[in-house]
Amino acid sequence: MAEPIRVVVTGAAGQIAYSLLYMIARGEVFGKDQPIVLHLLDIPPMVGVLEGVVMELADCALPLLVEVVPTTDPAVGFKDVSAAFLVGAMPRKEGMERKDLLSANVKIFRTQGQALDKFAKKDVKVLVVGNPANTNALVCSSYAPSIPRENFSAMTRLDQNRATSQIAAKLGVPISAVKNIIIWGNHSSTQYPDAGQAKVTANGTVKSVVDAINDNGYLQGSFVETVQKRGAAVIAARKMSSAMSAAKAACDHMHDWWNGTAPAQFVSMGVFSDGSYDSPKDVIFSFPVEIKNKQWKIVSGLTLSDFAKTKLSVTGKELQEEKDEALSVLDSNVSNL
Ligand SMILES: NC(=O)C1=CN([C@@H]2O[C@H](COP(=O)(O)OP(=O)(O)OC[C@H]3O[C@@H](n4cnc5c(N)ncnc54)[C@H](O)[C@@H]3O)[C@@H](O)[C@H]2O)C=CC1
Ligand SMILES: O=C([O-])CC(=O)C(=O)O
Repeated sequence: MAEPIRVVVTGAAGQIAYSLLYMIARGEVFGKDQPIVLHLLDIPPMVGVLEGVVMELADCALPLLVEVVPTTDPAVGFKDVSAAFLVGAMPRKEGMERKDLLSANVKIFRTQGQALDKFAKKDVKVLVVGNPANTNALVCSSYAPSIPRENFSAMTRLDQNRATSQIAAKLGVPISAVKNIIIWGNHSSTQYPDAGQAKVTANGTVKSVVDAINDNGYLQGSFVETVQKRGAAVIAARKMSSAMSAAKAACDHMHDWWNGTAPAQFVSMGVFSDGSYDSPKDVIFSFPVEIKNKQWKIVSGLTLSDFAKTKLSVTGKELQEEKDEALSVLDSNVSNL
């Protein structure tokens, strides 16, 4: 058996964490041979709930879970962690956009960036789930200058999973038959879910999704809108935001970062933009990435339609605006934000 690794989940008493902790502790992210010490970080009013979560994790009797460290102290929560799932933040309610959470949540990510900088391993992989996820990841990285900025990412995997599921249902094929759907830009209602590069395998033949669906009206219309607004649809139905599917997506994201992507396949992650595809530089923008040896690389050379280019420009503009707003909420003397 390998040496245990330390993994922190923030917002550990919340609803996403309730599904996520179990999946991590079962070995679904880091592997079935990787023992884990789980750090559970939440805030003081949630200590009682956290105790209940600790009891349930013990009662799951999971062989890979060697220790659980519940805490409200970021110094303890982030100490020596190799992976961080930053979930803890306020969720939106019906009628809100995710960016409405910016002023409440952005300060959490400043504190956690500082704590990661001081206490985490320098090669820690950080996944920001708490909304607005892209801008929170940007803020978090800016306050952790000793950790490479490539180690910070924001979750758009839930959008990718939603989009893949929509296309598979439309074509009447299993989810596993659809690959390479892309989410571009912000995890918000301006994101661009793009089936333009996607492939489907049916009856042993690989085809482009565009040809298989043969309905541009759908691919540029209700497909895009359904995925953009899926989070709001879940809130309208459940009166709470997505949790089970968000936890599954967080596992998928970290799993692929840790283990790599299959040849000729890519996944979408919010990562630091280098200006690829005319996106604004130095915001956290969701791109298609390939991953090897725990390093992601933006897939280059894809041909985008004029429709796609317009969509990328809209979501990029929103990310630039969110960055400016974050700056006005935080100390404006952060040099690298
Ligand atoms: N990127 C994505 O695809 C998705 C993001 N989200 C976002 O994830 C976040 C969490 O959602 P839920 O688990 O449903 O919310 P929740 O309200 O059930 O749980 C949030 C937890 O975070 C804790 N928390 C608050 N401030 C904290 C801090 N400074 N340090 C540690 N913990 C803290 C709270 O006490 C609470 O236990 C929300 O911002 C939500 O909008 C949700 C679904 C998908
Ligand atoms: O919509 C929300 O507020 C929660 C979320 O990010 C999602 O479900 O994609």
